[in-house]
Amino acid sequence: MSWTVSVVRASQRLSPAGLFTPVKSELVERFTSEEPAHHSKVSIIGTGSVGMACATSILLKGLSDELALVDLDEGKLKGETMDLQHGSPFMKMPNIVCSKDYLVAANSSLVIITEGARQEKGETRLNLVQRNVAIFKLMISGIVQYSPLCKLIIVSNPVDNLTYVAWKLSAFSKNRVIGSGCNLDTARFCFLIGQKLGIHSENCHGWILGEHGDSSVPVWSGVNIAGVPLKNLNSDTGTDKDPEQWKNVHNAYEIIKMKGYTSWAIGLSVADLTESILKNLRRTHPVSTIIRGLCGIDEEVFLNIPCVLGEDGITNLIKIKLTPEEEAHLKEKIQKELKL
Ligand SMILES: NC(=O)C1=CN([C@@H]2O[C@H](COP(=O)(O)OP(=O)(O)OC[C@H]3O[C@@H](n4cnc5c(N)ncnc54)[C@H](O)[C@@H]3O)[C@@H](O)[C@H]2O)C=CC1
Ligand SMILES: CC(=O)C(=O)O
Repeated sequence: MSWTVSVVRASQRLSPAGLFTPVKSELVERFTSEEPAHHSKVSIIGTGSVGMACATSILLKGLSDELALVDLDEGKLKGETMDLQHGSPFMKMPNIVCSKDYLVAANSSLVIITEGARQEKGETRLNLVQRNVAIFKLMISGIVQYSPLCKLIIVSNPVDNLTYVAWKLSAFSKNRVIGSGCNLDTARFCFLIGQKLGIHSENCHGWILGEHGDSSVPVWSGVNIAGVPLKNLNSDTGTDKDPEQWKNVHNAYEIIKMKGYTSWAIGLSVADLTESILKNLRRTHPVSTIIRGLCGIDEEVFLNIPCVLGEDGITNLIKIKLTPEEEAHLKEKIQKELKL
C-alpha cells in the first residue's frame, strides 16, 4: 500500500469568502457541544517538592481524569505544569491545568493541600503551626467556594493540627477532611522492619498511630510477619531493654539533615490514599481524624488511627486494641497536642 502525502500550503487553506481555515478545523469535526465532565478531578495546592511528588505519583498511577495545580508563585507553577505536560505521551491523563486562582480547582473530587512553610534544619513540625494557619485561612475559603463537595487531604505540617484547622474552616463533615498523617510513618516503619529482616515491606505489618511526627506511637504489640508477632519472639522488642534496639526504626530527621526536606515517600503515600478514595477501595490507613470518644478522649483532637477510606472519605474507624502501656503513651501525646 502506498501513502499519498498532500501538502496544503497555508495560502491554499482559504474559505470561499477568503477567510483562513486552521488545520484543526480541517481535521476535526466537533460532535458535541457539551463541556467534558470530570469524575475524578484531583487538585494539588502547593507545587513545591511535596506537591510535585504527589502529582507525579498520582499521574503515574493514572488515578485522575484532570489534575489542577495551584500555587502563589506563578513562575514556578507554570514551569512545573509545563514540565509535567511535556510528559503527557507517557501518561494516560491529558488534562493538567494550573492557576494562582482557586477557580482552576473547581469541582474537584479531591483536593490535596501541600502548600506552606516547611521545616528548616533541626526545626520541629510543630514550629510551623502559626505560619501555616495564616495561609490556611485564605486557602480553605477558596477551595470551599469552588469545590464544596470535595474531600480534603492535608499534608502541610504540623499535619494533625492543620487538619483540625481545615475541618473547622471548611465546616465540612468529618469524613471529608483527612490528614495524611501516619500513613507515611507507617510505611517507613514497615520498610525499616523489612530491611532488618530481609523481607519485603508489604509483608511487614505494623502501625504507627497518634501524632505524625516526633510523638508518634509505634504499636509494637501488633507488629507481625505472616501472623507471627515479633513480641512473641522477644517480649522486649520496641523497648529500651531490647538489645537489638528495634525501637530506632522510625525517623525523618535524618533525611531532612541530608537533603533538606522529604518528598518522594510522602508523594507515594498520598497517591496510595488517593487511590483508596477515588477507587472506593475501603482499605485501612493510619490517617488523621477527629478521635473524640475513642481511647477515653473527650476533647476535639485530630490524631492518627486506622481508618477505612472509600469514596466518601473516612467511612469507618477501626477500634484498635492497645496494651495499657501503648494507651498511656498515646494519651500522653494527646495531652501534649492539646496544650498547643
Ligand atoms: N505530612 C507529611 O508527612 C509531610 C509534610 N510535609 C510538609 O509539606 C509542606 C510542603 O513542603 P515542601 O513541598 O517541601 O515545601 P516547598 O517550600 O518546596 O513548597 C511549598 C509551596 O507552597 C507554596 N505556597 C506558599 N504559600 C502558599 C499559598 N498561600 N497558596 C498557594 N501556595 C503557597 C510555595 O510557593 C511553594 O511552592 C510543608 O509544610 C512540609 O512540612 C513534608 C513532607 C512530609
Ligand atoms: C517532613 C515530614 O513531616 C516527614 O517527612 O515526615
